[in-house]
Amino acid sequence: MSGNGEPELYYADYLQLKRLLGAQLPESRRRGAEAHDEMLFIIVHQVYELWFRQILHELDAVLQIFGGEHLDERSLGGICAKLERITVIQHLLVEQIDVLETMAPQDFLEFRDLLVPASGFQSVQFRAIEAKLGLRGQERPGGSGYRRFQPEDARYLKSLQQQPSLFDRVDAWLARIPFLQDEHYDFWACYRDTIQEIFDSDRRVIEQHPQLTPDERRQQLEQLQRSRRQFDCLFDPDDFEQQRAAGHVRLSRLAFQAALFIHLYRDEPLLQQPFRLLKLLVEIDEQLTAWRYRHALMVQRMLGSRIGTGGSSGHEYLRKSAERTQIFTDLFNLASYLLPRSRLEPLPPALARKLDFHFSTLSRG
Ligand code: HEM
Ligand SMILES: N[C@@H](CC(=O)c1ccccc1NC=O)C(=O)O
Repeated sequence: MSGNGEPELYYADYLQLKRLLGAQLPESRRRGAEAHDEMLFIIVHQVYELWFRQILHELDAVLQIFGGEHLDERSLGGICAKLERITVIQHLLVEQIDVLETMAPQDFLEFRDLLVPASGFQSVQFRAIEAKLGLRGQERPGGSGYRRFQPEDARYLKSLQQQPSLFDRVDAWLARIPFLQDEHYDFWACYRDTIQEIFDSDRRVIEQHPQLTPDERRQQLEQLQRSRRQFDCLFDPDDFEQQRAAGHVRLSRLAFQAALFIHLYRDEPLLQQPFRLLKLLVEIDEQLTAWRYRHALMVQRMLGSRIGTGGSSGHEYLRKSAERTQIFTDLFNLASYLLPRSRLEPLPPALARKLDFHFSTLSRG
């Protein structure tokens, strides 16, 4: 007994080890001829599901903070800490594929047929992570495919589609960010002027370059014109909405502008944390894609061109899915719109002061 009359906590009880370690039940054993590697197969999957659980725990906390009334710098720090934890777990998830690849394809065949029609397709937690991040289902080749789930799971996953995702929350937060415009400053107008100057000077370089043949010059000018049109779409609200409707951009225009502002002026103290947040979202998305490609390669190695137990074409389906399931594509693509620091218009002093940390300007007296 402990001092307060409660029974002493015991390691195995605290961690529910009886239940946890009693939960590896190879299908091949049940059918009378145990395949040695099925234990590894089960444990690797269970470990994945445990880490998925932790990722969802972090994502739910982040979504809850984002859903609150007010998002100050302090909560932004908490959000970043949780997202960073997710990225560290994701690195493990990618690495963990190595463990499963110690199973020879032939040894997998010992028990594979017993698994039909079950498949990773049916991982509810994996789909929940995707949905909470902002994947809407139709991106996956062949559609969202909820028909493979038991009715209760399908209902749960469909209900997630109705709730605001991290993508939606970040879009709304970015669109609300102040600083981009006041009576003395218009970020968008400044940015546009700088871009025009850069295009004009690039055009002069091409026109006057002594080593270009007329053909090369024409090709380069055409290329420049194409990039210019890409930028024009950013400046024209109707054009931007058209791009959005066609699915080429997902962020709202205001959010896109704010994300660009944060990237360009990320050295300003108050923008450092928002920059970190955007970087972490890209990292999470990149790690998810890295996992999908690694999983697809493992599948090719294990199955060659066989179809999956879940009924898909196997590794081909998975590669296509890896190409189509990026969520924060607009944040990746921001790189096309960045400027070198040397070309960046300095912020007006009043705005720079607003974006400064105050403790650095306060003396202890
Ligand atoms: C020998 C190892 C594995 C093989 C051969 C394999 C094979 C496959 C195949 C063929 C699919 C496509 C669906 C189907 O037709 O069955 C699939 C989907 C999936 N697998 Fe695996 N898998 C393996 C291990 C894992 C592991 C360890 C996980 C971790 C949880 C996992 C998670 C998933 C997920 C989440 C999907 C759905 C992906 C999507 O629809 O985008 N798989 N797997
Ligand atoms: N889909 C795999 C089988 C498989 O890997 C699997 C089967 C049941 C539960 C989880 C699985 N893992 C990932 O898809 C196959 O076609 O061989």
